[in-house]
Amino acid sequence: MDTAALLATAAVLAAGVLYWFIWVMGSAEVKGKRAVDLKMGSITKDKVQDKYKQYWSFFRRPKDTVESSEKVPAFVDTFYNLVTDIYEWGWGQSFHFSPSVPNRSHRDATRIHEERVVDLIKASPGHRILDVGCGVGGPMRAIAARSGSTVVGITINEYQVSRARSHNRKAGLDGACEVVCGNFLEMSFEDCSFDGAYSIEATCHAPRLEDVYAEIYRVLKPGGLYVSYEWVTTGLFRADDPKHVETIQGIERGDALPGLRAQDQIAGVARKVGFEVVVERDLALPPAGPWWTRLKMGRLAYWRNHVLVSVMTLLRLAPKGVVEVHEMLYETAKHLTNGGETGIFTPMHMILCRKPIDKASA
Ligand SMILES: C=C(CC[C@@H](C)[C@H]1CC[C@H]2C3=CC[C@H]4[C@H](C)[C@@H](O)CC[C@]4(C)[C@H]3CC[C@]12C)C(C)C
Ligand SMILES: C[S@@+](CC[C@H](N)C(=O)[O-])C[C@H]1O[C@@H](n2cnc3c(N)ncnc32)[C@H](O)[C@@H]1O
Repeated sequence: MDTAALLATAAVLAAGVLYWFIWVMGSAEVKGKRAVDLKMGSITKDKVQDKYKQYWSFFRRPKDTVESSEKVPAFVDTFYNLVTDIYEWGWGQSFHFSPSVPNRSHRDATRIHEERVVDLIKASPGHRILDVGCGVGGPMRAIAARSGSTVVGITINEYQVSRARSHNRKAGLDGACEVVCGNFLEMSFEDCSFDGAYSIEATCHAPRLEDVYAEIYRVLKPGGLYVSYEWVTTGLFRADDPKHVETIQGIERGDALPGLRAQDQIAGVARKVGFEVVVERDLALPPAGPWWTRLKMGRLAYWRNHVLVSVMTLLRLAPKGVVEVHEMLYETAKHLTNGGETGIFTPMHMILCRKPIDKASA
């Protein structure tokens, strides 16, 4: 074979390998997103790196100041512009954890965790249900399909609204699922306009839990049920153990959290805004299977993804800054796994609340 033929063969082979690496290996484990589709939300290509730096600068501010509390929704919005595509690409359309279920896929475990909400809040055909912090709508579609209710989701991030609407249309569920862009700390919905409500791993972004719980209480009809899966530190967390503190701060920094709350504070907040607490339970406790195994099993895939985002950036197919965001998520995955293994953190402290029926009007 002469040199030209050799070079041509090598070029074809290289192109084939690149195609396989990017389009075949690079597709999401849950179909839909590919490495070539990483857009970084509504941030223009040239601003991704700046926005990432801006995101980190939030953690240099002193905690618990009114000024930083007010800035939280905008900072959370920036975070979701940076991570939404990577989440969809590497995790799927449901942005939450689930207890692992023996002999069942991650997809099944995710659906089981979401459908539990239907039973808890007794969502039924004809009901109007609120999804507080809906992401790109994975849970909303599962819950609407399972219950026959109409689900209205709210998210602070405009890009997620467009993704969620597009997924709803593709799933043929746009008649049952509605998505609005807004702040769950001051929602535009009428008082007493929902039969039920839920939030899955979303209210942890609120600087003051009472603010979002009070809003949910306001828009629920009397007698309506609300369930939340909360991110909290457990009773095993020791504030004087530097390793514990490092893990919890790592989780806060990598997940846009203004500060994790303790498990035993949640029910008090719910009661303070007027709810009756029906039941609360950490869904991560045995017999539930560990929620963090999916993160651990993904290590090889993370390496592949790192190579992919680096290649994409080199080829200018992905904006500068994506590699840093991916690196941040990789670090976060280690802190989350550590939080799960040590038991100092749970992303699924479940609290079920009821808005009391006003005795005067009953
Ligand atoms: C509820 C929240 C988000 C929870 C999870 C959906 C996400 C938390 C950490 C994320 C990830 C970490 C590692 C990424 C990996 C390096 C990359 O290659 C592919 C995507 C990841 C697996 C990514 C996926 C989503 C998470 C598991 C918070 C924000 C309140
Ligand atoms: C980790 S995601 C979970 C999404 C969804 N519940 C799921 O499980 O797929 C958190 C969601 O909360 C939303 N969120 C955070 N703060 C918000 C706020 N102040 N107002 C509205 N949505 C908010 C984010 O935009 C995001 O959609």
